[in-house]
Amino acid sequence: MSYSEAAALSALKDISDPISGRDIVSAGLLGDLSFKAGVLRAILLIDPARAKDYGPVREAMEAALKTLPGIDRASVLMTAHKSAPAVTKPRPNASGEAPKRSGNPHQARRPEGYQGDAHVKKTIAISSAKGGVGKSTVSVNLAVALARMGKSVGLLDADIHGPSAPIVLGLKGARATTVRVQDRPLIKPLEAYGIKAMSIGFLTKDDGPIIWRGPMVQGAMSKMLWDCDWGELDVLLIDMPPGTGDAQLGLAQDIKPDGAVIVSTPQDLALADARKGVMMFEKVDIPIVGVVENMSIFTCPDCGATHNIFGGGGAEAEAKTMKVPFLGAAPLAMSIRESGDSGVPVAATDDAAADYFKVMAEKLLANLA
Ligand SMILES: Nc1ncnc2c1ncn2[C@@H]1O[C@H](COP(=O)(O)OP(=O)(O)OP(=O)(O)O)[C@@H](O)[C@H]1O
Repeated sequence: MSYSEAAALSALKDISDPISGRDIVSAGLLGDLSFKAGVLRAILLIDPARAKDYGPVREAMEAALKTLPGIDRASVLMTAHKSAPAVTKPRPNASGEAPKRSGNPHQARRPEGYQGDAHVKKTIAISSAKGGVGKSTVSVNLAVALARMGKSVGLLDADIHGPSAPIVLGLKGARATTVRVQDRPLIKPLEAYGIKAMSIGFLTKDDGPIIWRGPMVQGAMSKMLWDCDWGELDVLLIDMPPGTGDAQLGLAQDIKPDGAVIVSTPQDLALADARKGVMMFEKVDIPIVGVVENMSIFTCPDCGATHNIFGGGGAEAEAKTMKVPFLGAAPLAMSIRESGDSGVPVAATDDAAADYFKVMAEKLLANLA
């Protein structure tokens, strides 16, 4: 007999939310329901501060689901629904150095059962207020530069709707596998250029656009972050989706990285948006550990003349005004575009542009120390 989603929803409607008293489906606690090869998986969206109250709910859900026809096994994962409320603003010191945090920020926030990032020392969100400014290019090249400096590095492509890691890392078409670690199934990140990488592009079957509801995006993110076999990492870079809207703010609150890097191009408009990015992270108490100016100076390959096509130096001045650290500028260069689009990050080559990312990586490490 085959699986029926209607039957699953009906069974779950008999279970009450201990906080609101409503059934868990109407209370909006059911994040996602997926069925594959006899295994029914559900996401239970909870307030992490009330995780203990929901242990029995999870058990009741698994018990109810596994009695349904066509189900061999039912597995329910709890994941954060409401993030901690926004707290005080971070306090950059007079020299613009970012405030420091210690330990793994997810220790207390990681939902029960998720452990994949337990050995990740630092998590850094790479963000941009506008799309197309080169955030993914900077993320992947920073990751490769850090790996070339001997660091163990992970790259999580958090752009669910437009993943780019498979392309820029030359892993188009590659699919992630699952491994068992201490009796739990974890997704195994792919490896390229000395870094571990995870992207929704490694988990979906085709390259079509991904149209997911908020809770499903949240479920996918939790899985890639907390249910992935990252192993021991010095740094996990998270390539955030572009923008400063509710979705990005919610993601930042859920992930709660140790710090954020803002990527901007030098135009006035882009810089005004970058300011919004800084403010968004400040709102949720995530320190800015660096601003990067991308597509900065252009050197003509024929005559050697230099041009500031989009302006130049604006991001550094802006960082100074906002009292946040500046990591450096990457030029507008054909080699950066060509290497990214062909799946060989420029930082992995001997191209002169690789040095710009090395300098940024060194400064980032110094800011995290
Ligand atoms: N410094 C650079 N010089 C030349 N081309 C660049 C540079 N940085 C990025 N590009 C090119 O610009 C395009 C957009 O870059 P990228 O995908 O990194 O931007 P993004 O900000 O991550 O975009 P999205 O908003 O879609 O996530 C790509 O073709 C990339 O190769």
